[in-house]
Amino acid sequence: MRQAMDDGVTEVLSSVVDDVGQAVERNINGAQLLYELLSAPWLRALLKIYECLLQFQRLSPSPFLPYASGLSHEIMTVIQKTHRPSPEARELYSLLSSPHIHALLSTHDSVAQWDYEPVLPPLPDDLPDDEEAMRIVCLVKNNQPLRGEDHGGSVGDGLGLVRSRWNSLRRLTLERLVPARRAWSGEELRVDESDARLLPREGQPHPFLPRYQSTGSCCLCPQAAEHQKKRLNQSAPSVFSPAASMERPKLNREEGASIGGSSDDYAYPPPPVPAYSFSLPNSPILYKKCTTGGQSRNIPTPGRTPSCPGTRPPRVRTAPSSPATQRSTRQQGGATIRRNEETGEIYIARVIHGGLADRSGLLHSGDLLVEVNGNPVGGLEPEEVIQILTNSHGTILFKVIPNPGQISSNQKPVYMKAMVDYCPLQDACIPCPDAGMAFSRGDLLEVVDQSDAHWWQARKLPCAASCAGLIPSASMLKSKQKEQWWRQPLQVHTCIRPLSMTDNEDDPQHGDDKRNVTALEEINFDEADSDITEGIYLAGFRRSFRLWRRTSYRKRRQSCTTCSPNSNALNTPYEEVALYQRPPQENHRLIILVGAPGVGVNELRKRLIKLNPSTFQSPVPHTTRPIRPEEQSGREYHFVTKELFEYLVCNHRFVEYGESKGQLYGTSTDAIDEVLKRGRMCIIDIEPHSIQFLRTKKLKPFVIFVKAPSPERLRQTRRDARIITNFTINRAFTEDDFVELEEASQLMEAKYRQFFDSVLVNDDLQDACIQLCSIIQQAQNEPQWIPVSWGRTE
Ligand SMILES: Nc1ncnc2c1ncn2[C@@H]1O[C@H](COP(=O)(O)OP(=O)(O)OP(=O)(O)O)[C@@H](O)[C@H]1O
Repeated sequence: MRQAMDDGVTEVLSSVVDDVGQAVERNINGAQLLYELLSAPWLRALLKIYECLLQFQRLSPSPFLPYASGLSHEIMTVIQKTHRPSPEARELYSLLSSPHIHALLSTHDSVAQWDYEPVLPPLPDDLPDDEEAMRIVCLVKNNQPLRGEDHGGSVGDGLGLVRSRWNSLRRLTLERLVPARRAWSGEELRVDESDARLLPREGQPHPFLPRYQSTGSCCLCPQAAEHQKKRLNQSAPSVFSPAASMERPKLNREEGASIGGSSDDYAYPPPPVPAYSFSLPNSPILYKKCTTGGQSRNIPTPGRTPSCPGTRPPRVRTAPSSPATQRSTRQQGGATIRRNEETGEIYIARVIHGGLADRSGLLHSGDLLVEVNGNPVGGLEPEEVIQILTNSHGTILFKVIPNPGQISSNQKPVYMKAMVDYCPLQDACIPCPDAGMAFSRGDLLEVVDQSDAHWWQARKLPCAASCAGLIPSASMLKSKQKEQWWRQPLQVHTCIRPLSMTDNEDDPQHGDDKRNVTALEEINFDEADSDITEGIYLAGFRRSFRLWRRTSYRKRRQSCTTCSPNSNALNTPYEEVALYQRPPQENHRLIILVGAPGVGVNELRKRLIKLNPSTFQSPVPHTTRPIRPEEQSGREYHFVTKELFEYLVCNHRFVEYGESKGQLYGTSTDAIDEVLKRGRMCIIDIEPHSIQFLRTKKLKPFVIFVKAPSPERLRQTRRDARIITNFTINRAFTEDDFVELEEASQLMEAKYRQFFDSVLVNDDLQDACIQLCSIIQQAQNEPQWIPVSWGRTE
């Protein structure tokens, strides 16, 4: 009956459509809609396909012959031997010789011959109940650095081959619903390096040989998985659990939650867990025990001094523990292990992204390590496990019980700019300093794994290394910074003084300089106060304009970012960035030049504008000084009253302002907007601490740091140059000026480099000018990294 229904399904549909058609004629409500639906051509087509499939199913097709590949080969040979094959024969030849047909016929033959090898042997009857499901992972050593799968596939690449074969084996497993894949402790396998296959040891035929012939395999039976899951839940320690024993200041609940991800009160920072890293498989093994019982114990790796910003040597150091550590590098590092102190079990703590273990796809965090090269590791100290790894040659064979709760981490990389320096060797909290990655302010980081709330994995860009390193998460780093800030000795912070003439007034040089000013120099200074090129007035070139800002850089180098635990830099240890290209219809990005006093910022800006005054322009500054006869308000300056100036200050309209000779000067944001609105590129030079104020979505500033050249070149190039020191002394550079300039340049770069988008060395003036032009062109027309918040549309 059902079959008859199935066969005549299109006929049934036709008669239903007829009936509904009659209902339509009788104007029955809804009949029209149903009629349209049932008479739709797609429905008819669908039912036709359904009928065909049913018919095909009943036919149960079987292969015509089981050796189609052989037949095809025979046909091809015959065609080849034919003297003048017909066009049809030639076409047939080209069809049969295509790799796809080869593969198809070969698969056809496998199915026809019921050739579903490898045949898995039956499971032994006497399996102990508590037998765990296991995975055997074999990583093959060779003398070349192992490469990613993209390059893989060849035997020489060992790891790629292992993984691809493992994948195919897994697929086979699913198709054939093999209930379990097991390995036993004590079983011995060796790896044939020539083709990366696992073979039984000589004289020890292994019952599971066919299964492992391809590679290590995934072993999981449902009961064992359940049992293992329970066990892991009971015993596996979390990497950072609340630890009341830590004698650290407690954070309030809100801060604690951000660190620990729970509403519990957290001891801060999270308790370190002993962790060890090993690199696989072709580098000597290395390890570091970083902490025990809350005490920091960094074991340095001699001969390997990771470049750490901050330059302070690690506080606690002990002697190297083994020669193996001396040879090690983390370049090819793969994973870290940790020991459950209660059960003595060894777990994979973390798989380093892009490392060999990660690329193999066979080891995951939370996997229980049972054996390494046939040696049971349960109960061993991590150092002993590492020693086994160190002593392994050729291949490393792991037996692991996979972590059932493992989440596949397919995270999209996030790009961040480091706003602080970090050195893992100086961090007592890092679970494994060897796996850590040092970075400096301004470095661009590709964060590839954020699954751990405390420790992320990242690579530095542009990077050659495929392997990621551990870095503290943003919340972790913030907490560290706060803790560090509170720990530092009390100091008087000069930054709380407002920027004003008082700086100049207390300057011991101030009085002397003033006394030394000659009438001639005063006149020169006034002349420099305006600049006209071919009838174009170039605002913002007055040297006095920079002079009011000029205070001894050394006096002001303590700025708020280091003086307050809540300052911006501390709040955002990482700034998420994205590539941005300015759409042609949008305003140009604001170009900011910064540099140590005397390095040539003003000179470069001046030359740039003179070169192309219709493209580049500086904002017209405001001043309270009286207007001179030849001047026009809005051209050289916006001449305003003191009251208006102060009103603008109160309304935060100035990027910078200051006082010189009793008159106020300042650059307003409105003046910047005015230039940009006219479609020009606005170039300003400011003190670096003012950059923050201008870092807005609207202006999207591009900051160029003008750097002093090498000491020799500085002295050579500035031989004939004149410097204006406080209060208009226009004279040749002295040795002291050079030294101060170099120091100031270095300090400025060290302190503010996280804000610099580009660095320009002002060596030869003409070259520097050309370079500046090209940097600006790139900034405006090519993709650049900017904070993601600047790119968001509201
Ligand atoms: N690359 C260079 N080669 C030779 N001389 C240079 C170079 N760059 C700048 N100078 C000269 O050095 C002197 C100081 O330059 P400039 O006034 O531009 O410095 P600045 O960084 O703007 O400092 P300030 O704020 O004191 O004006 C000027 O006489 C300038 O012509």
